[in-house]
Amino acid sequence: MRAFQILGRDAFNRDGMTSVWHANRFFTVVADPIIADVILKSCLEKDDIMKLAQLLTDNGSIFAAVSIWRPRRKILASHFNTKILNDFVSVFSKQSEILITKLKETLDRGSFSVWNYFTTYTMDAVCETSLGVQVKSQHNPDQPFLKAFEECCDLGSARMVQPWLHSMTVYRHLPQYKRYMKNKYFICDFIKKIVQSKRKDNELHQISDMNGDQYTGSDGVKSLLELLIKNSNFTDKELQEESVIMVLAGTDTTAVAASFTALMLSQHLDVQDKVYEELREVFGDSNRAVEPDDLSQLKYLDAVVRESLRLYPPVPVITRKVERDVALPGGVTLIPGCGVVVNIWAIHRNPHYWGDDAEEFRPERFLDSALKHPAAFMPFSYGPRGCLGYRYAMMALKSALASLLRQYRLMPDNESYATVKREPLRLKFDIMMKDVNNFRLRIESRN
Ligand code: HEM
Repeated sequence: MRAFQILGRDAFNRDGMTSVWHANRFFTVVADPIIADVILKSCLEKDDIMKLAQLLTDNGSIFAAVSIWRPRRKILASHFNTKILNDFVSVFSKQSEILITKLKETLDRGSFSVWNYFTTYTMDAVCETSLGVQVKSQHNPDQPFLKAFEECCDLGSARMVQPWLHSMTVYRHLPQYKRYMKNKYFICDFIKKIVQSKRKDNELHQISDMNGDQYTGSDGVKSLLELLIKNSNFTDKELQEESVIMVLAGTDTTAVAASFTALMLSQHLDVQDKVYEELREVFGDSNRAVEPDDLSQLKYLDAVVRESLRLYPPVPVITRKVERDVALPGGVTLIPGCGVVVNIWAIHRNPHYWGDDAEEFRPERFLDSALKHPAAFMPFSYGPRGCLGYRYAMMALKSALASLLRQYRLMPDNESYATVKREPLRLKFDIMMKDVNNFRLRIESRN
C-alpha cells in the first residue's frame, strides 16, 4: 500500500499525475478527479493486470472485454432498482441480528478483530440476496464456500503483485495454481448447482452441496439470480459467471467498508455519540428490525460511512487500458498501450478538493457542502464501468451498523488509544485495502 501512497502524494505535486513502470508496463497514475473523469469515461477496457482475475471469473462482467461487458451490464443494472433493493433490507436486518448475537461472545474478551464477523455477515447477505441460498457462514466461519473464496482471493492478489507469476506458461506449473484451480472448481461447481436448481424450479427449496451440508433457500425474497432467470436470456454459463461476480464484488468490499467504519467509530467517540442520538430519534426505545424507510432517515450515519469510505476506500486503486489517444486537460495525451492507475486513495485525500483537513475524519464535510467535483469521491469507481452495487452496499452497511450501534458501544482496542493523538492507520493492500492490525476494537453492551 505504501507504493500507492507515495505515488499518490507525488501526483499531488505534479498537477495530479505521475508515472511508474511495473515490470515491462508503463502506467500513468492519476490523483486528480478532473483527469480521472476524462479517463474513466473514455477508457472502458480493464488493464491486463486486472485480467489475471479472469482465471476465477472467466467472462464475468467486472473484468470482461467491453464487447462482453456492455450487453450484460445493461441487463444487470436494471436489477439494482429501488424496489428490489428495498426487498433486500429484510435480509440485511435478519443477518444483522445474527451478527449482534454472534458479537455477544466478544463482550468479556477485551479487544478482538471485527473482520471475521463482518465478512461472514456480508457473505451470508450477498449469498441470500444474489443467489437465493443461505450459506450460514456466520454460524460456521469455516464454511467451505467462504474458505474457497478467501483462498482464491489470497492467491490471486499474491500473483498480481509478483510480475514473474503473470505468465500462464509459468503459473500453471506451480503448486499455487493447483490450489487456485481446486478452489475455483469448488466455487463454480457450487454455483452451477444453484443455477441449475433455480432454473429448474424458481421456488423456495433446499439444496445439498458436495459435502452434504444443507443450504436452505431464502425466506421469500426473490434473489438477483432468480430474477435474472425470469427476466433475461442469460445462459446457465452466463448466470454462473455473473453470480461469481456478485459474490466476489459484494462480499469483501462491503466487509472492509464495515470494518473501517467500525474502527473509525471506536476511535471517534464523539462521532459515535451523534450516530447513536440519530438512531434514538429514528428507533426510540424499540428493538424493531431496520426497515427501508429508516435507512433514508439515517443521514448522519450515511455521512459517517461516506467519510470512512473516503479515507479508507476498500478498492484504493482501479486500472484501465488506453486503446486510442486520450487528450487530457492540461495538454498531456495518453497513447494506446499504456496503462492507467486511478488512485482513489489519493483522490480522496487531494487537498485541492478536500481542504487542509483532508486527512481528518470529519463526517460533517458530507453534510455541510457539496463535492467540489463529482469524481472527487469515488469509492465505487466512476463512469460507465462504476460499481453496480453501490446502493446495495450502502444499504447493507447502514443496516448492519444501525443494528450494531443500537446494541453496543464500540471502543478503541486499548484505553490509552483514545487519549493519545491518533496516528493514521497502518494499511496493507491485498486486492483490497485493509488494516495491518486486522480491525481490532472492543465492544460494550449499551444495556
Ligand atoms: C463498499 C462496498 C463496495 C465497494 C467499495 C465497491 C467498489 C467497486 C469498484 C471500485 C468497482 C469498479 C472497478 C473499476 O472501475 O474498475 C466495482 C464494480 C462492481 N461492483 Fe462494487 N463495490 C462494493 C460493493 C458491491 C456490491 C455489494 C455489489 C453487488 C452485490 C457490487 C457489484 C459490483 C459489480 C457487478 C461491478 C462491476 C461493474 C461493471 O464492470 O459494470 N459491488 N465495485
